[in-house]
This record gives sequence, C-alpha cells and structure tokens, in this order.
Amino acid sequence: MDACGKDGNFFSHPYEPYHIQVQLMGAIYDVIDKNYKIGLFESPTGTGKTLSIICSTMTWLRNYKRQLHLDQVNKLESKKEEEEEDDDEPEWIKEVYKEKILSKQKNLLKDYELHLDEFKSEVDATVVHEIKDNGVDNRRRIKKIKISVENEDDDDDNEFVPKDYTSDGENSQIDENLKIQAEIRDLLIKVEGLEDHVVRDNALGDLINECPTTIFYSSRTHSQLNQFSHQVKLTNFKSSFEGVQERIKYLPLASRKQLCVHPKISKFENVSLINDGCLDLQQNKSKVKGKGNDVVEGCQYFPKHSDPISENLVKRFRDMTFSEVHDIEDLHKIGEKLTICPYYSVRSGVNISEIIALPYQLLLEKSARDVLGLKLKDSIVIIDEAHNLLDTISAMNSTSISLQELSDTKKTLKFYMNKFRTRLNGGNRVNLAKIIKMVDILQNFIINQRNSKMVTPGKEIQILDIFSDNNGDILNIHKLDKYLSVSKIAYKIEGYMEKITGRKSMHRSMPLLFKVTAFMKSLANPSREGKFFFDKIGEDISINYMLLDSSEIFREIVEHARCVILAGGTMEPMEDYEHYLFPYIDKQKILKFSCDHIIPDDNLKVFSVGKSCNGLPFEFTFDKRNDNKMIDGLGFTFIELAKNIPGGVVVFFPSYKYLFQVISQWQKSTIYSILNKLKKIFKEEQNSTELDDLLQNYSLEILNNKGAILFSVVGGKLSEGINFSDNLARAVIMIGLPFPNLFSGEIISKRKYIYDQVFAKTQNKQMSLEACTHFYENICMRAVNQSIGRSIRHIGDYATIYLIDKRYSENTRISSKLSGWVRKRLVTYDINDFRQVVNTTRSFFVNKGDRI
Ligand SMILES: Nc1ncnc2c1ncn2[C@@H]1O[C@H](COP(=O)(O)OP(=O)(O)OP(=O)(O)O)[C@@H](O)[C@H]1O
Ligand code: SF4
Repeated sequence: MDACGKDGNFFSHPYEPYHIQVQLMGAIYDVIDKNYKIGLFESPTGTGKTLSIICSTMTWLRNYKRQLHLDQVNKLESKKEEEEEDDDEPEWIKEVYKEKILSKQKNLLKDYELHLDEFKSEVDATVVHEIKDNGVDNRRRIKKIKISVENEDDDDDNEFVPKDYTSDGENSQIDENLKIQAEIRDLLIKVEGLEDHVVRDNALGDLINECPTTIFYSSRTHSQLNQFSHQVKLTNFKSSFEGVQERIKYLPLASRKQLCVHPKISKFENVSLINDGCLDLQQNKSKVKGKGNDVVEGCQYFPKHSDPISENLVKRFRDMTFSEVHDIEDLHKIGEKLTICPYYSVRSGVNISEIIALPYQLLLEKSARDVLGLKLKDSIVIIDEAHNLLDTISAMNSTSISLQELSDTKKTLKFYMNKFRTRLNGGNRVNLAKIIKMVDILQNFIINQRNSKMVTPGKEIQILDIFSDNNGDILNIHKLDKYLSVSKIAYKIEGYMEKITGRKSMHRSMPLLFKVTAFMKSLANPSREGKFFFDKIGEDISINYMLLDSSEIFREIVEHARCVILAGGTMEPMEDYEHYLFPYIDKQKILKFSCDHIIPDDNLKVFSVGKSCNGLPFEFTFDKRNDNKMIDGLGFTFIELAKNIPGGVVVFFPSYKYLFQVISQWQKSTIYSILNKLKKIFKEEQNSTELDDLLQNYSLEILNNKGAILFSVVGGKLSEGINFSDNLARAVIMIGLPFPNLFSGEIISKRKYIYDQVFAKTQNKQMSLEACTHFYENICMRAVNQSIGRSIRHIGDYATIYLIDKRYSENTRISSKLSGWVRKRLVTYDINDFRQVVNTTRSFFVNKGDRI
C-alpha cells in the first residue's frame, strides 16, 4: 500500500504489484488528483513502469468519470429545481429522477459496448487472423483492385512533373472534391460483402464520451508504443457505471509510414516521401492508364466526407479499433480489410478515446496535433523515455546543410531542370531557378567565410550576412518556402532520381532535397529561440540552425494539459527539465520521484575503480586518454576482472574512435589474445547493420562457453533499448566519462546560450559558468545512467557495475548524478586498492552460486 492506503486492487493491477510499483502508482495518481502540473518519475528498466503508468492513470480517469456523471446529474437536478422554483418534491422523487438520468447515460454506454462485442468477434475471426492465415489471398485481392495504380509507371515520367505553378499559389488548395471512383468502391463492397454493415447505424459511439480528459501516452519509437499496447491489453478497469463492462477505449496513432495502405506510396522508406506522395495524390488528379482505361482520382482509400459509404466505413473502422486493444499493425490490417485509409480514419476515434498512444512527433508538433484534432486541454500527458526530451524537441526544430550537400543538390536540380525543361510551366521553371540561386548563395557564403578564415565551430551567423552581397532576399525565401510546400518538388525530384539511378535515397534518414527544403524553411521562419552557426564534419563545413530553448515549444502542452508526466528508466539528473523545459513552473507544482530497483540490495554492487591492477591512475580525459601505459593498465585490469566474473560482460567506451584505439593498442601485446581466451571478444561496429547477428553470436558464446565480452559505445546501438538480462550481462563496465565534444558547434552554441540566459538573470559570471558545467555534465551522466541500466532486468537478476575513472569517486558532483538505485549501491572501499575490487567481485558471484 502507498502512504494513502492505495494498493494493487485499488489500481486494478493485473499482477501482485511490486512495492515500488505501488509507490509509483500512488505518486502518479497524486500528481493528477492533487493538481500538480508536472510529475518527474524515474523507474529503472525491468520494474514494470509501463503497467504502473497505465494502472494509475486509468484508475484515476475511471474514478473521475464516475464522479463526473454524478456531478452532471446533480447539476441537472439543481437546474430543474431552479426552473420549478418549488422544492417540496420528496427525496425519493429526486432519487428516481437522478436514477433516470444516470441510466440513460448508462444505457448508451451499454449499447455501445454490445455494439463493439459484435465487432470484436469479427475482428478476431476475419480481419487479424484471416490476414495472418490467409495473407496471400488478401494481398492478391488488394493488388488486383489496385492494378491500375501499379501500372502508372508511365514512359513519359509524368508523375515526376509538378503541377503547373503560379506564384499566387492557386494550386495550393487540397481539392476537397476529389472523387473516389464509385465503380471501385462498388467493386470493393461486392468483394467484401460489406453492404449489411455500411447501412447499419453506427452513430452510437459518437455519444458515449462526455469526459473532457484524455490520457495521451507518448514514446519515442514504434516498438515502445507497441510494447505499451501489449501492456494495456493486460489490464481491465472498474467501469464508470456500475454493472456495465466497459472496455478501455485505446487508440494508437502513427505516421503515414506505419498506416498508409496505398500500394505504391507505402513502399517509400522515408516518411517525408510518404507524406508528400500522399498529399501529391490528393492534390493532383492522377490520370492512370490501367485495364479498361480506369481513371483514379487521388487515393482511393482516402475517406470522403460527403460519401455515406465512405463515412460508414470510417465509423466501422473506428468501432473495430475499439472492439479490443489493438496496436498499429492491427489498425493497418483493419484499414486494408475495409479498404479505407487507417491514417485518416483513426481520427474518427479521437473523441471517444480514453488513452491515445502516439509518437513524440505527433504530440510535440502543434501542426500535427491540430491536423489530428487532439485536444490537450485538461488532458493527462505522459512522455515516456523522457530522458532525451530536451534533445528531441531541439532536434525536431533544428536543421543543417553542408557544403558538400549543397553541391550535390545543385547538380541534381540542374539535371532535373534540363530533363523536364519543356514540361515545366513558367512558374515551376522560375522557382527552380530561384532554388538553384539560393543554393549558390549559401555555397558562396560558406566558401567566402572559409577563405577569410571566418569559420569556426559554433560561430554564430546572422541571416542578413548571408544575403549581404547578393540580390537574394528574405522575401524570396518566403516565396520559395511556399513553392516548396505547394509543389512537392522535393518529392518529385527525389522520386525521379531514384527511378533513374536506382539509388535508394529513400533509405537515407532524410533525402537531400528534403534536407535543403527544411533548411530553407528555417531561413524563412527562424524562431526567436533559435540560432544559425557554423560547424565542421571532417573536412566538410555546415551551416546549422538549432533551437536552443525548447521550453517555448513545450509550453503550450504544459499550459493546456491538466498535468504532464515525464517518465523514464534513467531520468537523473532531473534538474535540467526544471531549468530548461518548464522554467516558469512553480517548484511547488512539480512532484519528483525516483524509484529504487525491485532487486534486493545485495543483487547489485557498483565499484568506482580509480586505479588499474598495476597501480596506474585511471583518468580518461581528452588529454590523458591516449597514454598507452594507462590503456595497457586497462587491459590488465580487464583480464583480472574477466577471471572473476561469470557469463557476459558488456563494456561501454566513450566513442568508436577510442574503442578502436584501445583494441589496436592491446593487439600490440598479448593483452588482447589473453582476454579473448578468457572471454571471447565481440565488438559493435559503427556502421554495422548486423546487430542481430552480433547479439546472437554473443549470446551463443555465453551459452556454450566461458562467457563473452561485448565492446560497445555510449550512445551507440547497444546503449539504449537493448536489454542484457541474467547471464547476458553479469557485469557492465563504463570506461571514462562520455562527455560530448566540447568543441562541436552544437555544444559551443548551447553553452553560450545557457551562459547568456543565466547571466541575464543573475549578473553573476561564476553562477553562469557553473550552469554551463552542470548542463554539460548532465548530458554525460544521463548517458552513463542509460548505459549502465542495461543489465538488471527483473527481480531475480544480479550484476556488478564498474565505473572506470577516478573522477567517479573524486568528484562528488559526478557521483551525485548517478541514478539513485546505482548510487546507493556504490561499494565504499579504498579506490586505490584494486585487490579489494577483485575480492568483493569474486565473493559476490560465489555467494550467488556461480562457479568462477
Ligand atoms: N508486478 C509484476 N509482476 C509480474 N510481472 C510484472 C509486474 N509488473 C510488470 N510485469 C511484467 O513485467 C514485464 C516487464 O516489464 P518491464 O519492466 O519491461 O516494463 P517497464 O519497466 O515498463 O520496462 P522499460 O522501462 O524497459 O520500458 C512486462 O511484461 C510486465 O507485464
Ligand atoms: S490517403 Fe492514406 S492510403 Fe492513401 S496515400 Fe494517403 S496515407 Fe496512404
């Protein structure tokens, strides 16, 4: 039970909750119920955080809804009394009246639940399973229907030519009157036998949710969101009306990348291309040559508002979605089955939902929220894996372009212009020429600055300087920005280049022309809180635009929501969120809670190792880390540890470069081969795509032999999201402190910004410098906490952690920034006495029953 007597039953937890889960659920409930504005929660991975979040928020919501119903009845009753003015009705009549109003609402919910029951069996029996079991047939059907669209591989490349453009942007209106071919729709209905359903009155669901509060759950990756859906599936909550079985109304939202069912558009790897491809389809009536000269306008899956058949399909989609808890993949299948676009159809469920799960992008961007119709007012906003939230908001609003990229873009644009010159109207030609000119201006600016030795990382750039000796101006950028948005030219050109070169630009995180487009948009609309500056990537020079203050973007969410909950496995140090994410919030309105781990105290030991086994001090600072004697000392220390640790050992290095430097040094002597014999060495490669193979081979080695050692990099592919339970990591070793590069343009700009902000407030140099140091250290320590949290995954798990650098023990500010559950298990001993580390390690594992 928590301090207020709430236990697992109160929260309808599907398991017997761990002690810390009860505490966490109680604290989250309090944030919502006691009108805190912000909750900051750290719950180590493996402690069932997701269920704690779901159970506490849903319990509160259902309690709130019950109370809301009673309040509504009381309000109506008082209104009636006021109108009738004589209040001498007996109490029992009032009760009957109340009962009557309540049962009306209750019956609505009951009817909707019964209505959903019908869909549930249908979804189970026909959609999900049929597609799984019988996928080939379904896919073939869909292929057949869309054959005309597939055949649009026109010889004359029409699809890559933008629609005629005029400068007043008259083509910018999305044509709302696009018609989805009636014949195709009829054909689909015949194939699917949907007539019965579409004529059914599906309006029931529209009425059932009068609660103004929705729970928004947001996480970074698609797999985290799916994991959340699976945890929601495990739960069941007390209904908001006695005697009615009330389902959780759960709606997962995603981008077109996950939800587009168009056979061609959905094939693009890159979300920008899918977005523009979809919008382009809707903007342009694409005449398509197919069998029987079919003409398809827009996307045939796009829901059409004035078409009753289409509207009914959307409602049907919504009810199938709510018939049980579904994940994104299910929604995709339901959309395919109903031949209605899931990306657009999900919006019909927004007002009924109790929990909406969505990726960061859709929550954090105002335009995305508006398009989806998400109302944050009075809502409970949960941001999971929130340790990178500041960086994520900054990255979402930052852009960059390098000299090399500008040069490649110019070549591509010129090539495209030559190819399509005769088919581009005047408006397109003029604007493409202007884009080339703008690229020229940027290129020349960088080259001139470089030649005048004016380029240093972090050096601020004023937009006006870029345009000072040329005739490009800000007005032009605004016009170009509009052209880029309306014409979808980046999509057209990238699509064409991919076709002729076979080059998969779609595989890049962002195709080049989209990058240039995004950068030009920043030039056109820089935020007050953003800055332009130079940076260097090897020999290449870039101009970066970075949002330095994320709090303004986040402010609208905080101000509208009832409360915002930031949760994560490693949230410490937490002060950055208060300083840089919601500095305007009164501290009294913030509740912070850092959970212990579920493991018993003696299942984890943490050592800070200040000296090697041969007595050399460990200090992996930038200046000292190249000392080969220290690197050899590290090797001997590893050998000693490897002799005394069972199973797998995961090691985190501060960078790939340093990892390879250390290995090549060890290979010069016998260190590498001795260690490799004790535990086979595996290492993460910077550009490797074969992570699964690496992990599988590492696991197999541990299973079959004496264990293995895995070298990886902080911030690399293995430091987040991958869990090393049990024998996969009996030890985690952290080498040094992974500070980001102090001389990168990004860090220089951020530190300067923080300094200026603090100085403006305090006029105190010392305090301003300290704020910069804290900020810099916090980035490092969050990364340390994230990496070392990989090894303990469940209540019975046990491991040791070695923090290899004397600064971990000598600098108390550093050790105070370790996660609470790690800090409290730091072994106190003479850090210069390595024997003690070895002996304690040995007895730790012997006590656990391991054979060393
Ligand atoms: N009290 C409990 N008893 C048994 N199993 C539980 C309990 N609480 C949660 N679980 C289950 O344990 C599994 C692991 O949960 P896990 O710790 O990974 O969730 P999490 O803390 O949200 O993880 P992460 O921080 O990695 O997102 C889940 O399948 C969950 O259903
Ligand atoms: S309307 Fe839907 S299915 Fe059609 S292209 Fe757009 S996202 Fe894809």
